[in-house]
Amino acid sequence: MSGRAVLTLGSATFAMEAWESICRQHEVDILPREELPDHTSVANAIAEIVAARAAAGKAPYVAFIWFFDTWKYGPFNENMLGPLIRNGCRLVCGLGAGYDIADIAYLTNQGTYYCNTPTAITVSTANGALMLILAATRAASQGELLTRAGKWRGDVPANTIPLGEDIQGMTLGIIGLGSIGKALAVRAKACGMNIIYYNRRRVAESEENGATFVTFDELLAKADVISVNCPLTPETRHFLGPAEFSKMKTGVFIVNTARGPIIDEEALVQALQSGKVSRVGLDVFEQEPDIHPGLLDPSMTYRVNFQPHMTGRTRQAFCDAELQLFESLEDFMNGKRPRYAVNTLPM
Ligand SMILES: O=CC(=O)O
Repeated sequence: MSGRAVLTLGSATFAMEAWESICRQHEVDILPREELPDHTSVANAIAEIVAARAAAGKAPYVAFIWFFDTWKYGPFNENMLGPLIRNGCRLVCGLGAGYDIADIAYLTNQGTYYCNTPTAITVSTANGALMLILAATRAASQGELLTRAGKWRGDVPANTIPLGEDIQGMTLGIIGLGSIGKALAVRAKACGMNIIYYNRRRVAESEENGATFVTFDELLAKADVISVNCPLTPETRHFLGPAEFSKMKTGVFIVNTARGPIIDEEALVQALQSGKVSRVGLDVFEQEPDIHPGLLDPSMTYRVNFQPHMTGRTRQAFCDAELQLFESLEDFMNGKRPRYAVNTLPM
């Protein structure tokens, strides 16, 4: 035992060997996720366990790790983490590639690292994005609904339902060529798409995977399919709004597997209603778990393809994510900068 204590919200489910090793090496206390349904209950549980530990004269927790189900618990901010941080917790690790759910500025000011699991969900999310590109272009939701209604192809006149489109030869515009965008480019290329991308900075040619760097306006004007793959930041909130939709091709397909607020959902609904946007594939929504009523309207049934923020969730991805959490913890416990820290601490 290292004699250093770690608090976790939930526990590992997939990388069990590594988890058991962590539990043998350090003192690990687990807050039971099943009994803690939301932010407030977790905040209260943290405050109680930290106070109880201090009252018992035990050394404070140096690290906090949370597993799974981010939207229920966020934000991971001072309100929730304050008692831990004030008592010397210097590492917070959260499962997931995106870290908009954590107050990074607060943690940095307090001298605490925040670590994500940056590449664990790359393959699953890129595959999920391709799945939604195919679902949107092929109007996949109608197949499911017609099958359930017992309507076979002969029962549905061809001109009453949208016909699918083949993506071969279409131009895919990827917004954000990070690891997921790059993995998507490889997959879309294999399907015969031409790939253009917009990123804050052009990425090294060797990493473009056949995608061509263009300006944002050029991407909007040229893409037949737009896939959102950038992080949510103050700059990317409502990155696609009324002005951007007006610059797109009529009949464009939109796919979002990144974060809901990057698209102004009201503007998206209007663009669907006007026919500017043909169909969408959405894994993320602006106000999760709520969905804009315009997207749920029966008139949109065949034009929307939904996933409940789960394209990143595969068994392999979760196993890798847990391993990445443990790698950061191990670095930290060995006095090194955690390898997946997203922030740099002031000296
Ligand atoms: O949305 C999922 C993630 O950020 O990992």
